[in-house]
Amino acid sequence: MVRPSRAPAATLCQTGGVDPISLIALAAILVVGLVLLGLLDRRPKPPKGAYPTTRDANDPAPTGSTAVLDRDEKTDVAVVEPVAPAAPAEPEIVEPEAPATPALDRPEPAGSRLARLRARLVKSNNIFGKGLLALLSRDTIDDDVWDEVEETLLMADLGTEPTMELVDRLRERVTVEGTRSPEQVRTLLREELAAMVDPSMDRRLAATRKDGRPAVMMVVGVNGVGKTTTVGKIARVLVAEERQVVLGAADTFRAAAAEQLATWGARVGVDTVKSDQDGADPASVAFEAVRVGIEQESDVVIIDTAGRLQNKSNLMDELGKIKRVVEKQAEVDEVLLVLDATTGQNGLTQAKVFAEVVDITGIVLTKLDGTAKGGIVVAIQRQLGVPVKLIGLGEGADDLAPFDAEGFVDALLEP
Ligand SMILES: Nc1nc2c(ncn2[C@@H]2O[C@H](COP(=O)(O)OP(=O)(O)OP(=O)(O)O)[C@@H](O)[C@H]2O)c(=O)[nH]1
Repeated sequence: MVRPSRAPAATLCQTGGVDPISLIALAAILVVGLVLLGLLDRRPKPPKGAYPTTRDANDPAPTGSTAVLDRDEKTDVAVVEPVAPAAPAEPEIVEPEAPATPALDRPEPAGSRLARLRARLVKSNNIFGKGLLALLSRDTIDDDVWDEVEETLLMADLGTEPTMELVDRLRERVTVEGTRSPEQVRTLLREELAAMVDPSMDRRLAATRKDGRPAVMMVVGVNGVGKTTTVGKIARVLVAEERQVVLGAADTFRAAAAEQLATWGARVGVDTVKSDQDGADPASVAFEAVRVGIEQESDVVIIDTAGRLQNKSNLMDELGKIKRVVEKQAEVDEVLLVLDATTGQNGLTQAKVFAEVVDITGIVLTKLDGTAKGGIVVAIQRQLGVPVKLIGLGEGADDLAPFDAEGFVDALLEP
């Protein structure tokens, strides 16, 4: 009898189906794989619209500024990201727009200033010049006329000694030269006055780098003569000459002075070193200003100082101290004494005391637009033996002119 052949189960499995053990193993691998995939999928996703991991200069700028990437993920990115970053055209962060930088002033070159300001000099001093011309144009010049000439010169603050000298010179020439036309009188006066003002004096400002460091300029004087204003105006003169300037606000006594100076500087792109502390040590502000000037390789550092009465010895000593402290780093090349021309002979007393404390190298005569006392130029130069280098002829930013002896005398004698 033939029994139907029945393949054992194992044989069936091997030949026609899958081994159950393999099936279980396969299922287990699948499960483990799926679990792993699921775990991997839980890694934090990059924020939408974030940069690719690498980017070079040729890549289009991504949406948003680098500030996005710089931020910690914990920061409120939502605030800075667009709601729907579809196309990366718009910046994601709009930085608060910096206020537009105000255009810098273009100060007037120094050379053209006296010509422009001449009218003010003529206007304020015409009594002086015209008075002299009228007197010397008289047919007869007797002793009375000479007395009047003398008086006119004294009124103009020329000073006693220079007045006597000038009258003697004029008398001599009038006697020798005889009859005079108005033109001759003018020429005579021009020559003699110019000689008194001394065109040979060196009136250049020390504003050039020397021995690899900036020139250092200090500005001194009594209260209210126009020091801070003058420092600001000098900065403009130098900027017009394309020099690099640093200002030092060593007037720490008057609260608003440092701000006032910084405003002058900012208008022409010049840095001002100042202290935030009222009453700070002026010597250390000055020292710091010079340090900054050296570091910035600037051409000149100009230091404004507080107004001080010449009879306050402690304040005058302070001035000496500022200079000494500054000189630990760099020599002070220029000490400008600012004098208010309207105070006339009073300025002479001030000048004397200041000169004893610091070596004055030049005079700035301010407010010459408001006085007929132009003769003070001669008096002050004689007194100190230092030249008037600049004259102030108004409150405008460029109303400060280099002093020029001949131009000055011409303006006094303008018809
Ligand atoms: N008319 C005229 N006014 C001037 C001139 N120079 C300066 N001033 C004015 O004088 C006043 C005093 O000027 P400041 O620069 O503040 O004087 P300061 O010497 O620094 O004053 P203190 O710091 O208090 O000692 C201001 O109103 C200036 O505008 C000038 O040449 N002509």
